[in-house]
Amino acid sequence: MLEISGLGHSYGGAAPVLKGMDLKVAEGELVTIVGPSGCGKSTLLRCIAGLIAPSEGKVVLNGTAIDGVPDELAVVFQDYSRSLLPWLTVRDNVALPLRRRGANRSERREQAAEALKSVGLADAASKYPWELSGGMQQRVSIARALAYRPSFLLMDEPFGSVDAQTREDLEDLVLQVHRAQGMTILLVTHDIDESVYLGDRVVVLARNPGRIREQLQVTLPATRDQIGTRADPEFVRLRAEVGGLVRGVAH
Ligand SMILES: Nc1ncnc2c1ncn2[C@@H]1O[C@H](COP(=O)(O)OP(=O)(O)OP(=O)(O)O)[C@@H](O)[C@H]1O
Repeated sequence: MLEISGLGHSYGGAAPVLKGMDLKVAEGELVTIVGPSGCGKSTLLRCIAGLIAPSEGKVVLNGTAIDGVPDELAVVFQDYSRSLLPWLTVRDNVALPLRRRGANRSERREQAAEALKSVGLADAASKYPWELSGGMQQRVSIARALAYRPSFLLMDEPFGSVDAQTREDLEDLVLQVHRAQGMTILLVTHDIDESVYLGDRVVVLARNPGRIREQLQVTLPATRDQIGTRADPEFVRLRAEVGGLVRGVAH
């Protein structure tokens, strides 16, 4: 469980980027965060990932205040081309963080193979990242996070750099692994439809300073599909509501 309380941050004494933010994410929940450009989404994720120390407030993960990169956390970034190491095979990229878990060589290989299978890339294990399409590289990033078996997965605009069809496939992959493994996921997106399609709950941020504007429970059935769910009147209603909130229009 993640508990953020009174979180505020300003870079080098400038005007605050985040202010007075309180947020809880329950175990096994998939929460999406959406907001206008510059509202502090990436800053918030950096605070949760222990990459920066917030100027105010605290972030507690599973009962422990975060003051460095927590062991039980994995992050998937938007820029897959910079997050995979080009001189390592797909298998070795996926297995690399498992050293931190103290896994031996055969355990690392076995867990990497299993994670690659779960993202449909069992056959690509011996290839290098640059031999794969962008969507496949992002699958490798997701497999690397899954192999690590984090209790908490942070995703920062993970599908921002792939084409629309691949994006839908990857969204469904996240829902599938979330269901299968039950891990807690916090996913940041620019995309209003995506925030509703994926979320159990959508957190809408406002900017200047970055803060929580509204939180909406998504009452759609847990099993979603790209065509049926997007046509569901509840989806259409929520999308309009989130869209209005992101643009600062009251609904
Ligand atoms: N390292 C930094 N040093 C100084 N200011 C920063 C730094 N990182 C972000 N900022 C500022 O903080 C504000 C919020 O940035 P942040 O990247 O957290 O927002 P965001 O919501 O993720 O934006 P976007 O959606 O455009 O990616 C912006 O005004 C940005 O210029």
